Amino acid sequence: MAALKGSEIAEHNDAKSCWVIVHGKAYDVTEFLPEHPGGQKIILKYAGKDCTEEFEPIHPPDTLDKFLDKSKHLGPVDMGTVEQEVKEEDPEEAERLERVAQKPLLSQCYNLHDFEAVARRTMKKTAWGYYSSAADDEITMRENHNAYQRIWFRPRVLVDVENVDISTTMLGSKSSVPFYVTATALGKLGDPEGEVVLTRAAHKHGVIQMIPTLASCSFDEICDARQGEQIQWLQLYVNKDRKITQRIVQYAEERGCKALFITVDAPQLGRREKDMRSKFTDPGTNVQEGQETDNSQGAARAISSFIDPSLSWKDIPWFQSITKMPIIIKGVQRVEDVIKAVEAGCQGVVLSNHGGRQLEFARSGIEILAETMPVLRELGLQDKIEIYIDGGVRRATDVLKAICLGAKGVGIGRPFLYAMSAYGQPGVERAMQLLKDEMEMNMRLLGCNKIEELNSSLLDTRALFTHTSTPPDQLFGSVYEPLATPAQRPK
Ligand SMILES: Cc1cc2c(cc1C)[n+](S(=O)(=O)[O-])c1c(=O)[nH]c(=O)nc-1n2C[C@H](O)[C@H](O)[C@H](O)COP(=O)(O)O
Repeated sequence: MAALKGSEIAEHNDAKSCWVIVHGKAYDVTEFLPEHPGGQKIILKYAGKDCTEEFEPIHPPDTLDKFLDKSKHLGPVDMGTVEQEVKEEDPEEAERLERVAQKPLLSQCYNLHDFEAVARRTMKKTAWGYYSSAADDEITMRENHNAYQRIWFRPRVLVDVENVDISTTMLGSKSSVPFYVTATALGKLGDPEGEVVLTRAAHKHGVIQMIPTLASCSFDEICDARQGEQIQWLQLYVNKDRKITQRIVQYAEERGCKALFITVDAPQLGRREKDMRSKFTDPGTNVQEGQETDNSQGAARAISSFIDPSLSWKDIPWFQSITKMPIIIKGVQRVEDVIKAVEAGCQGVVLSNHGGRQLEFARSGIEILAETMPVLRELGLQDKIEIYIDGGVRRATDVLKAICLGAKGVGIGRPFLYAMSAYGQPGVERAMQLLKDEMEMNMRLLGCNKIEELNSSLLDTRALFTHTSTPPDQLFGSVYEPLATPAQRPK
């Protein structure tokens, strides 16, 4: 088949006939337009043109093969005949590339915060907006980290701590550390290779990886990047179409995933204004409901309209009927639901508020953990379920506090994304190594040799439940005009 010319593609540039180019091939997406979860307008913006750059970070490479009928695959394009968009000089992009060129050496990153600082200065605005944003005033996101600072240690001394072992097991799998790479979507916003960068670094450090439903890489790419006995879990957003969900779950089990984490705190994705501001997509029509929704809600809204808000506890038996993988409920935020998860026969929960990206003023994972464990012990249920937490973990002391309070393991999201975005795979490996070094040192200073020795007697949590200071309400503080002096007060 002779290659199509750019001029032929360019003639199909509206809703009546819409052809696009992706990776040097042409596709007729006219009939697909109303089904696109991200709305029609973002596709029409590229009608008749090459949309590879926009397509890449959001869609796994097998998307078109999976979701566009073969008859709409028009074949190769002679890219020499395609009029390339003349990118006018973008001063902002030039400045960003300057900052990339001047970024600190990787060896000058000493903790997870350093990666965030570099990522903030060097990432594209859209990518930073998506990774860093949280819901509303981002107070829960800051509380996630602040809550750890209301917990103090009661270390033991004169304990022989020459040999320290920070390894553990999670859901029956060995792990070199009691933390894992949690599910975070759209890895290619941070690195052109996307989630497989996290896979390779996780393998190097014996860290378990949770594969996100909304990965930029295809599921197979991430599984194929797994090496040796490396452990991967699947994070699932449940699709309104249960046949699609069943196919995803059973294929994940076939590909060797060792656990299924069902995300339940996002019946609708939160309102993340930094992400919205970066205008990830043009306003479009939300085809799922057939109504006009403002798709300039950023990446989050553009990629999540398939999620089923009707999901409920009554669906758990169905999941147990379609898979043998342990089932963990991710996004539990009160002890009553932990007990429901035990009663439903789930193997675990993640106490999490989605990194503050969902319900603003949800409590931190660590505070929910401190509420949960005493109740489970009172009911004799503490060994019936594995408790994980995530959110705001930036130091090994955070991990140790969680384990002392009864968590089996801790999920870490943004820090590994920032390390990847700033320094690629070497960045993620250094972030993991820094955490391991901190773990070992702090175990020694706590007077413990092994993870099993960590317990709540090593902590003073009296302040944890008293929210004496809410994290600063930055937006309000920066826009509200406090009447500074009596003279300025209205008479
Ligand atoms: C930072 C981040 C988090 C996301 C995330 C994407 C990003 C960029 N996405 S999201 O697009 O839907 O919001 C997911 C996701 O795909 N599925 C999920 O279960 N949690 C998602 N989470 C939440 C994540 O699994 C952890 O709960 C959260 O990141 C933990 O907080 P830290 O980032 O502070 O470690």
